Amino acid sequence: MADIDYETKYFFPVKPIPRLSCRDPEALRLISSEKPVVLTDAKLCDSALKWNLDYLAQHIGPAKHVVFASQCDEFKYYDETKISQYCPNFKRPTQRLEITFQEFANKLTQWNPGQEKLYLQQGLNSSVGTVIAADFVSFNWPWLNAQTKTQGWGTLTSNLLLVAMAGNVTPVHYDEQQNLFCQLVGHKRCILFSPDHHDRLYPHPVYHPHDRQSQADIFKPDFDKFPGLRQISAQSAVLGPGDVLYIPIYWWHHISSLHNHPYTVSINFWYKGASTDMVIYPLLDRQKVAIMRNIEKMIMDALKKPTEVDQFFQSLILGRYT
Ligand SMILES: CCC[C@@H](CC(=O)O)C(=O)C(=O)O
Ligand SMILES: [Zn+2]
Repeated sequence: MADIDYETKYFFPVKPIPRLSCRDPEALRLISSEKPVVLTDAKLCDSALKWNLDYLAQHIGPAKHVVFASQCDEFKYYDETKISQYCPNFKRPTQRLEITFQEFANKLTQWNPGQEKLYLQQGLNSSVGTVIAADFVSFNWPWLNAQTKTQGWGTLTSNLLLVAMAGNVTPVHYDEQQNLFCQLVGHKRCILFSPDHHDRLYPHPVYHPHDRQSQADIFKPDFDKFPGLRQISAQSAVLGPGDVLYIPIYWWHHISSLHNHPYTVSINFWYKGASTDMVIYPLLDRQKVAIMRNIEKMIMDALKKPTEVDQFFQSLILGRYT
């Protein structure tokens, strides 16, 4: 299909993420060097290509599912556990609901413009019905297990089932896990930025509920507040059914559901990164981000006050490390 993505105007340079066969040595080289690639023929979740709204409502079972509601198209993640300690006045950008899949499907089919947008984001667990479980068992685990073993990744921590309404946006953020992202129904536009964008995408502080999320909006850039935005550059791809995008650990990503279908269905595979990282100099950009996170956590444990951090670091480096 025509890559819808290039009809979008960006203020920053964008290159296409390579689309390769999972048997192409170049694809494996990109994964080994922790660079994004779209695998077009992994057949990772072919048994789930039929997971449309009716099928899921019919077979996923009566358990409650996590659904976020938003007054706009954005669904910016926040860590509930970080609100009480340092940000008691934090305004949640979305409301977290727990409803059955059928209730969710009914809301989607009866949705009218002006009503709140919804995004189902549920970790697949043993509550799914036997039909869904059978589809899950039929995933291409032999290929997946061989791949993750070759790459030395850690355990599979979760599979998130994602059912988004057309237009839903997950704003720019990074995760601390390797991610094989499978598109099942509809199309998603994915914009990725390498981990060395830490000082150009301005993540919220680690103690903040929006830890790992960018403070900036790449579609409404505030260059005065975030001048580093002028130096960002991205790779992007539009994913369709059957595509598998490798989102490397610590890579920033912005993901949105396109309007060529009323909703999208995706499933991700989050893996812990390789356990023993050989410390080879120069450090990898993601290693520097991990070190920065640890320093932030230590400083906040010591100072307890976010307002003292800036002065602390100024005193530490100004005039001494130039
Ligand atoms: C809860 C976020 C899911 C996903 C983004 C999206 O598909 O909207 C993502 O960021 C990831 O898989 O890491
Ligand atoms: Zn993510």
